Amino acid sequence: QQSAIRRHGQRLPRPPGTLPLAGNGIWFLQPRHKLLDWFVKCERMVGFSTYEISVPSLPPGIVINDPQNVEHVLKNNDIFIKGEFVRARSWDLFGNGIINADGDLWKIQRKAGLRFFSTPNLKTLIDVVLPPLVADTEKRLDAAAENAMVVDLQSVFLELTTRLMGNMAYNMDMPASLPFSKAFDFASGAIGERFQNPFYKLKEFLFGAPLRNSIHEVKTFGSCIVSAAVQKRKEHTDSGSADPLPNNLINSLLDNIEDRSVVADAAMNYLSAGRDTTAQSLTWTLYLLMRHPSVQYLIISELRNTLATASHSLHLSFECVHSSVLPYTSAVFNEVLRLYPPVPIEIKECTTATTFPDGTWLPKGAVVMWATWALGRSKKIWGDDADDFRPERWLVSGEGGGSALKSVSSYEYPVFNAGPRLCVGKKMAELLAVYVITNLVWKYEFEECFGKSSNAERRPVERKSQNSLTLPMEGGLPCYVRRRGEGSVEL
Ligand code: HEM
Repeated sequence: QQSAIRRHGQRLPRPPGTLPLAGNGIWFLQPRHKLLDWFVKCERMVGFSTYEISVPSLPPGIVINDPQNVEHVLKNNDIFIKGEFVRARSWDLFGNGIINADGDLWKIQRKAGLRFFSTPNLKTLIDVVLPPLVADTEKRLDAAAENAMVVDLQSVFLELTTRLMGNMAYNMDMPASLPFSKAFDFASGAIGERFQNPFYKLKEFLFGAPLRNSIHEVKTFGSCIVSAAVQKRKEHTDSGSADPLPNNLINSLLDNIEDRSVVADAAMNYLSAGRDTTAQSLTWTLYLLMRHPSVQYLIISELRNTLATASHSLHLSFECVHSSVLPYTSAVFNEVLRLYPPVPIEIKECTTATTFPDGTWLPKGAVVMWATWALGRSKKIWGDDADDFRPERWLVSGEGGGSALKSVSSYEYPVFNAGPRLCVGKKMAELLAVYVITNLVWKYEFEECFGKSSNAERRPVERKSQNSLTLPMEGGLPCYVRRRGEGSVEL
């Protein structure tokens, strides 16, 4: 198999263990968490050097680790597009939605989204929409605490973010118990597998009915969101009453896009991009906090020092949840995302032959990949303690002697992407995370109980992610919970 990919006229290195015909395909057939570890191993062997991979399920391609190369890709989104390779695999789930789209179709959905993520809307989110939802979350935790019952924090967070998106973006009550939610989780796992398994078509031909049913469920729900929004707009017009949330996402999409099927795809894409990533990042945060009780104390002491409060209740306003006010808690969230990025692998296709800053030449149609997971664990970027959870690495001295959040290049830390396709929900995710983390850590103590068959067996099990397009925790995050100061969980 002759590859045209070159650097200064020479072939690129290949990862150790590359086989003559199967190339690196064996790694892609493994569960995804093993593939992620493989990317880390390769990065530790080659550093920032670009290497070529060959996988029967992929067009010719390279893996980049050098932030300069990541910048080149993310800044040139006319050359590096989602392309047919991505679309062919995720078309039936994401359709024409923003996650799959390029060119004008992408631009118009992005514009509609940006209007939705305005500062006044984010303020409404934190000051009006979120507090009653977090209060409901607390009721669920209180009930679990009172009855000494195990509660799965991953499902608690998924409920919170699904209802939040439903409320804020679509003006709908949207519990995570709706069938679309389970259907989406299933479809996300199966579509993720299409990027790894060259035999996925055969597998789906034989056993694809559950996937087809799940996709149908998700699509039907997307159409329902649009019909409900159209109906509500008509009611407001007919009665002359004002829409309580005129700038919600679905209105913005309906104002900008004529084709209702594209609006439905866009709505489902925004919903999946927003609710899963945030719920998963909160799950990994609580997991790491349970393993690092001293970090919980530092969050609490930041709250005490900043808000000068000792009261049991905590009322954080929009103005308080910014990194300039609570840098340590923001650092905790950044550090969690460094180690557990909800979008752990990225793939782009080149529309034309191109040369990278390091001299790598790629022919048209080749793919370029990077594992945000591996960049987050790169010792070259983060130092020898890259594997350690250490929020302090994000802090510098601020004005007046306090701490401030360090700014890091988004090409070294592309957890939210960067450039023209930077995640539109980044600010929302960050504010929401600080609000939820502070509220839960202030009020509760958690003790994980995953994999413990008895109280005597207290060895913590390292948690893995499940196969998916994003990063759900396999098996959820079951734990015991107690009101802080009222029970015997020891920190
Ligand atoms: C911790 C939370 C989040 C993380 C880590 C994250 C990460 C990302 C990443 C890496 C991408 C680029 C993916 C790609 O290449 O297609 C992306 C895109 C996107 N994200 Fe997020 N995201 C988060 C939360 C959110 C939220 C809360 C929303 C909306 C409510 C959102 C909406 C989107 C949208 C619409 C895109 C597509 C942007 C475009 O292609 O122009 N994300 N996000």
